Amino acid sequence: MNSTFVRTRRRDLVPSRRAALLLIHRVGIEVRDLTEGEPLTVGRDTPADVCVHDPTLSRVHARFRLIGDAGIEVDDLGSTNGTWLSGRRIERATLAVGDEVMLGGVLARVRFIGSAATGAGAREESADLVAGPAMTTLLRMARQVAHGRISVLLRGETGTGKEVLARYIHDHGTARDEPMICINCGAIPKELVESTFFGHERGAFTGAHQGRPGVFESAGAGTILLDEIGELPLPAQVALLRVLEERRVCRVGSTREIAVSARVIAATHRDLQAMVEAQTFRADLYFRLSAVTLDIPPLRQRREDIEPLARQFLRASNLTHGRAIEDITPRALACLNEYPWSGNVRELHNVIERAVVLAVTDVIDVGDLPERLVQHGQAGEDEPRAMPPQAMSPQAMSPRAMESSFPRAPARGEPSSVSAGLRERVQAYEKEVIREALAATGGNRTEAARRLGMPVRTLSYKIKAFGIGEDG
Ligand SMILES: Nc1ncnc2c1ncn2[C@@H]1O[C@H](COP(=O)(O)OP(=O)(O)OP(=O)(O)O)[C@@H](O)[C@H]1O
Repeated sequence: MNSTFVRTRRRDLVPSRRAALLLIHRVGIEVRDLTEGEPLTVGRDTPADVCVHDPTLSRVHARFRLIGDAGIEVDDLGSTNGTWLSGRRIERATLAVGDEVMLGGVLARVRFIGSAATGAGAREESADLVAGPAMTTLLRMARQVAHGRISVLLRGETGTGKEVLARYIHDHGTARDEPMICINCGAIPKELVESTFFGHERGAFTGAHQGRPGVFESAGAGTILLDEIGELPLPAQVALLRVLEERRVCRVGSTREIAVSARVIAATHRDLQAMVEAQTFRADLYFRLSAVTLDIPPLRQRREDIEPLARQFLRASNLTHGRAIEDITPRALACLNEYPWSGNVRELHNVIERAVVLAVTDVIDVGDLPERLVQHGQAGEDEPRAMPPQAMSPQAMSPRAMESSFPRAPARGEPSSVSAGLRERVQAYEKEVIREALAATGGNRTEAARRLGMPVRTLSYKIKAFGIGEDG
């Protein structure tokens, strides 16, 4: 398997409206521009416009079309494993900003990125970033470095927004109309690192049935985000350093040198300096990558961002799940503000999305939040807390309780109850979130469980119970 990539098409540089399509797959992330009048097909192989070599995709799986202000239309093209929106298999749907669909096991997310014709100022407004004082300073520095080609190292805990910031730098640079390719270095099998970076010729190794470009070739003059750079094995570090110094690659199985010009942004949650001292990360590569270093503070150190982020995720989740939740109660906000957020912005996003699905009134209250948050909050000190029912606190559930919460067919004549509908919605949502975490971590259950904040045992149980992997 190779993490590859794309037949790059040149695009109209002055479209009336643009959006980005993010494809999150086992080995990395593809980001492609969507412009009006230029549908983009996604699949496992040619003739799809974007090829992601994931076995859960059909050859030409789905088509995305930007239809102006109406959103983005997605059509399933008769795929085997289906196109899924909010847990439902769809043939055609119109997506709004922030919506996510599953193409087999590949997560596709859409984002408007403004009009190229209106320039960088308009981009800034349209970017879906929330910026408090700490982020404002960081974004100012990001804009300063965006115009050059200098390497940038982004440091921050998991889920603080390193990829979002990398995208921001790319979008504000002169190469913003070129591709941006994100690679999770921790998810590339060791033996495929070189062919992923540099490509390979047909027959270069067993299974190389056709030649493929690597990310350095595919990115052109664009940007490569090397996420989790600290996970790169030492031999791959040597190869990467060579490319950064010589700006040339040779595909595996070839001696022909190809000039490359992509800008590299590296990201890590690790202390690379300590790794250099421990000789697990090469000092020369570290200095090459960290010409400019930007540190993203954890969410617990920029609490002023919590409320605006929560409100942004509320709006996005309403669109994704077809709900109309209007607000967050002060008691629930107090819980959000108190919580230590070890999972950072991603955890906050998941909490709000879950609450939007669960809320039974048109506001999010403490009862819609996971129990771990309620315990930290000050809410309910004067009155009894509205605790979430056991069935809605999946992380706290025992396997037996989980078993009993899985859908069962209603007995003959039994009216379908509101709670059954709610349970199914919760489970569809849970399944989607688990699949997303697995896709984002290349199927690594330990890492996925950590990101979801649940024990690996619970995650494994849920994967089995939901049949994840069996249904594509
Ligand atoms: N400033 C922000 N404004 C809006 N959303 C944000 C912001 N920062 C992060 N997010 C959201 O938080 C989630 C995690 O962000 P992202 O993937 O960029 O984090 P990361 O640091 O790259 O994570 P990892 O370490 O796991 O690779 C995403 O849903 C992203 O959209």
